[in-house]
Amino acid sequence: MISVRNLSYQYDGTSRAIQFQDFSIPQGEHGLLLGESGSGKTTLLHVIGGLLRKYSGTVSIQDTALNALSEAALDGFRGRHIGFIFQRNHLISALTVEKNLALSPYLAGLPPDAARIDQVLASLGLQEKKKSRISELSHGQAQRVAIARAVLNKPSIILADEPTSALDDKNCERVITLLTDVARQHGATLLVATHDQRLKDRISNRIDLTTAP
Ligand SMILES: Nc1ncnc2c1ncn2[C@@H]1O[C@H](COP(=O)(O)OP(=O)(O)OP(=O)(O)O)[C@@H](O)[C@H]1O
Repeated sequence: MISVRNLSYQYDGTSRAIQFQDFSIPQGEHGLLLGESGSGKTTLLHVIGGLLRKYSGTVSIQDTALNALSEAALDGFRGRHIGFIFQRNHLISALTVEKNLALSPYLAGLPPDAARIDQVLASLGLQEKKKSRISELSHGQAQRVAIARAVLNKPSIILADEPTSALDDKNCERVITLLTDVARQHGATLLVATHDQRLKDRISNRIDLTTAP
């Protein structure tokens, strides 16, 4: 579950804080974060994901208020509870699929789990690519690896920032189906930031930042 109350965020060196409307998404449900360019979608995802800290208001994930956590506790919380999917995949291209995935539990302070890597790769049809370097994959395959990485630690929340904007219709359809299926499979709450009109029919729960106060 994600809950946002009275949230505003001000970047250093700017004169005005960005105000966000209150909303909550119950556990296991999916939400679409809409809004014109510059309305604050990425900022909001980064606050919810614990990457930006100096905000006012309350952001809670699974009933834990993020600003009640120390920096170190937040790092651990993020690694265990939150899966991020960025527009660019942020994978390490010189490493294999397997090694990229192994970094996820390592960074979250969790024990290595080879069986879990196999399980997630199989669920995304990537088991044959386990030993391939990211640089040897197609764009779509690399994107599936990024999705695999995001769900590896069984996060309760999946945050996706413009996951489809660079894709043609066929791949857009694939990625959104994959994201919603994977989230459903894992019982995770999914929040997708986008201005991709094509997603509007796929997720009915919408948070539109354009209409924020
Ligand atoms: N590091 C930063 N320092 C100062 N201002 C920033 C910074 N990052 C973003 N902003 C400003 O904050 C506002 C919100 O930006 P943000 O990237 O969250 O919007 P967005 O809705 O995700 O936009 P887009 O759809 O174009 O990606 C914008 O006015 C932007 O210029």
